[in-house]
Amino acid sequence: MKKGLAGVVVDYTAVSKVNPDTNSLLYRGYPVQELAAKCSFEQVAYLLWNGELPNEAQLAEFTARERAGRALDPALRLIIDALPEDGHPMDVCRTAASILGARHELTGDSSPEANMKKAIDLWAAMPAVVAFDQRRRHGLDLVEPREDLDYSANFLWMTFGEDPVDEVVEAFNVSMILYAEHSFNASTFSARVVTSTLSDLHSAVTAAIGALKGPLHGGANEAVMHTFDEIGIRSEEAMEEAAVRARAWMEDALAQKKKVMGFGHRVYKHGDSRVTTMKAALDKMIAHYGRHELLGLYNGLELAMDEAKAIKPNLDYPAGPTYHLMGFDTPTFTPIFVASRITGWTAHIMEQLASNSLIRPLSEYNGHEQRPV
Ligand SMILES: CC(=O)SCCNC(=O)CCNC(=O)[C@H](O)C(C)(C)COP(=O)(O)OP(=O)(O)OC[C@H]1O[C@@H](n2cnc3c(N)ncnc32)[C@H](O)[C@@H]1OP(=O)(O)O
Ligand SMILES: O=C([O-])CC(=O)C(=O)O
Repeated sequence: MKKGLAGVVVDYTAVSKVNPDTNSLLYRGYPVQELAAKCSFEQVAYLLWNGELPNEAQLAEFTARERAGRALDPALRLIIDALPEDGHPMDVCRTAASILGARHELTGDSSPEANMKKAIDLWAAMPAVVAFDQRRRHGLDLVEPREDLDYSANFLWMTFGEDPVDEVVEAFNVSMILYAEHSFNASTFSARVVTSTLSDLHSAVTAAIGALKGPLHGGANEAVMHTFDEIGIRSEEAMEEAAVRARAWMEDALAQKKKVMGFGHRVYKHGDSRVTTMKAALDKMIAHYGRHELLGLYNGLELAMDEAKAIKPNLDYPAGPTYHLMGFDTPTFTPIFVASRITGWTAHIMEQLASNSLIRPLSEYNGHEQRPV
């Protein structure tokens, strides 16, 4: 038996390759670091779905389709408005994916063409959901999308209602690319399990959102910020002092055998391939906003964890404080991950359908022996 399916290979995939030995991650053969440095999130989404990067004409057509699908569906808006403001934004995302599926013009059609359209439409629609939900929790109105902005810039625009600064857009774009895809992680695998029953794309994505919400998976980026808050963010504090307090917090947490979110990984045991790139984006945001005390907290926790257990940070660790600096509220962090990972999930859904076999493992029974009623 392999508890948690650790180390078990269950199928082929051509979407991405995670190699913990070389600490590399390839999307359709391209190193993710190179994609993050040279591409827009739109180019990467196209790559994940089509297997190749787009040429100029393909990219123009693709971005036009995405931009045409950005507005918040009025019927969905009414439903979001009816959800409690103190509920979790991941519940809003999950509900939105389900409603958008039920209302999609091609609902009931799971042909490759219909699924590609559904994937693009869902990806295009999600920033409006996430941005509107953050705004309504702060008593603010919906901001309409702008067709002159790319996906990342428009996401920031719809959240904050201000012209986004190029440096911030760049860091956000990097995070979207890094979060887009990671082989058979728990949420992607959930999507594939649902798809393997020949259920529909939106049902599979809804299940994936449920899996991503947990703190052992995508919910960790939110949990990282809770750790920072628990240690205490003091904006005027010197970096070194913040680091000392963070180290003490970590030593105490580990002495109590706590799991600290944002560290460790099921596949990478010597560090997550994406962290260096995301940390560079965080460093830029720390310099941009002049918040070096956050770097102190970041370094203090990382060093103390490394010394005590040699466990390295995962992508959620630098992503959490990056989103905090940009002005997202903490429960919005995992919904941002959703908007990005829709690309990877749906690429896997289409791949699963193209070569399907029902996913149904076995279990070892350890309950009562047979007994009479
Ligand atoms: C985008 C993503 O989804 S990345 C993952 C995000 N998740 C997190 O950050 C949650 C925190 N991390 C964890 O819980 C784990 O590292 C997981 C679930 C991600 C992977 O865990 P697994 O491969 O199952 O390893 P497992 O949980 O068995 O840990 C192995 C050992 O390392 C320890 N360990 C692993 N991660 C951590 C952590 N974050 N904090 C403290 N100890 C840890 C475990 O306590 C265990 O120690 P033990 O052998 O003394 O009992
Ligand atoms: O691969 C995993 O198990 C989790 C992860 O890092 C991701 O989904 O990005």
